Amino acid sequence: MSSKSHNHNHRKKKCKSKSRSQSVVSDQFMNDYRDASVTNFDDGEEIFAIKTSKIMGRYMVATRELRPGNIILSEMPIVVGPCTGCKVQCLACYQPIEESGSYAKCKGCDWPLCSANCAKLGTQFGHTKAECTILRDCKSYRFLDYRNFSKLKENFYCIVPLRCLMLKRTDPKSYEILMKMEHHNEIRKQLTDVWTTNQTMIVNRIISDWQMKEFSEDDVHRICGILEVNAFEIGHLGVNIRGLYPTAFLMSHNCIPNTNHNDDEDDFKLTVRASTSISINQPITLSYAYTLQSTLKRREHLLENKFFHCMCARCRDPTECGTFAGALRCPKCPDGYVLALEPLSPESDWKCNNINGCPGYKITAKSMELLINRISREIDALDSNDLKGLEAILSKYRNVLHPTHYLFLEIKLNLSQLYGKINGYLIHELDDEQLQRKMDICKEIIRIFDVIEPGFTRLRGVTLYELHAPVLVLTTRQFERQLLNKTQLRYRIKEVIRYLEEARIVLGYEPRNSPEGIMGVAAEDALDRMREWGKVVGRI
Ligand SMILES: C[S@@+](CC[C@H](N)C(=O)[O-])C[C@H]1O[C@@H](n2cnc3c(N)ncnc32)[C@H](O)[C@@H]1O
Repeated sequence: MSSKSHNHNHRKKKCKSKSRSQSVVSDQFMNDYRDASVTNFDDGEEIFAIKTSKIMGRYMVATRELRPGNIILSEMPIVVGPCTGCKVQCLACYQPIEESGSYAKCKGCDWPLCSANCAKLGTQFGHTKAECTILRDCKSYRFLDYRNFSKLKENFYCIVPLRCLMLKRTDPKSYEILMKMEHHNEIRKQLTDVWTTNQTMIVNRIISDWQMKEFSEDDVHRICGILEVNAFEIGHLGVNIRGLYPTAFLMSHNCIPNTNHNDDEDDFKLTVRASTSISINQPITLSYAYTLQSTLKRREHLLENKFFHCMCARCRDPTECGTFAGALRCPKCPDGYVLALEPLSPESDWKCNNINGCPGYKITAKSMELLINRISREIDALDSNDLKGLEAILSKYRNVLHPTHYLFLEIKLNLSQLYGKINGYLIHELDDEQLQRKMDICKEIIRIFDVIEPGFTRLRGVTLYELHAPVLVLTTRQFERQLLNKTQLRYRIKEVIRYLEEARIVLGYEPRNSPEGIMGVAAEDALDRMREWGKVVGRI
């Protein structure tokens, strides 16, 4: 499940003067926020209920009107730990460990630790005493080859499955919840690669190598399926781990989600908030797939990892709700875009949508795949900090991909943060054209986020923060050059304040030490300064 990865729209404010830049926030936001903050649900009444459908199994629906920002649930994990395929890491705090770096070995079980005094040693969601005893008693140290880190890391595949199995004895109630989770093993069994990898890396290691005979092969495979289908990606500051939660897993998937969630950096408590308004009986959803991808890619991910065919409104619409996130520009006419004829079919042909103005253009699914893969490889080969290289790709494919194609969105999201941040492009080093570029990119992507990740979301918060900076610097410069009168200046200050207010609130939901949380604090500071400036200007 993606945690980082989740309906109101922030309507555009109409511009009163041409010299004013178009705003991407509106009064709607503050109205929603005020509503959310007065409804803090401490009346003991239910916020959601669990329903069942033939297609989705259990899913969550709202039992009261929810506003953006409302907390839907907040809960501790059942289990946390390393992801499959992770690097060698501290078994207690999960910080990655380098072969050439310093590390320690646990005195009890010999497993790697960041240091002998890791603060998470002995804690519930770190390396517990019970786990240490089990790992020691089964002589797991025999398989820990510290001379070969690529072999050493394979041992970590078994840690979370083992922690789940241990619950049978240590916390039967949680074990019961866990065993009721969907595992899709009837499908997974047919996927020879996945099944065989799990058999060799996890099942055989736990049952044969570690001699834990009280567990059956079925139990272990079932836990593997449960983890794959239900675990959340969590962790902060270089720590990428996974966690199972007792209730949050019940949220169904939607490619346009209506919640946002984050996990606490100390205890991994997960908090789920409404990101949009949610009406009574409406499903409470998150996106299990990365939202900045095309329908084909999202559906492929959902089928391969969550074992269902997504049929949501975004997937069914060839334009992806007007975002054109998978569309090409038509090479045969100036105004057409090439869209899937049957968006739910990976075999579908793609055709220009300009019915009257185009002589006709069509390509097969295979050609489309080859083209997208070729461009993706070119993008992947670039350094993500290579601002010029990223701009060059945008320029090279500007007549091939729609401006908000997902490959471009990813680049533009990157550029929105690079302009103003990297050497040679620090915010005060940018010329007016570059500032304008940063502004335009931010506004373009925010308009797409409003559709695919609407409401109070990290992406929106981060991009609004990025947006405030060029508007502010341009305003200051234009004011110094006497290109703005007092009314225009006030308007611009108000605009910056609105970006910062929203960014502060949305990013304020994030853990304080996360990059987004730190940005939230910076937004708060900037907001204070802007308000001061606003007061001074008001007095001029
Ligand atoms: C994390 S579980 C959600 C809880 C699960 N429905 C249950 O009853 O335990 C994910 C599974 O729910 C089902 N599911 C979730 N969202 C769905 C959707 N939009 N369409 C179809 N199935 C969905 C799929 O079977 C998926 O593998």
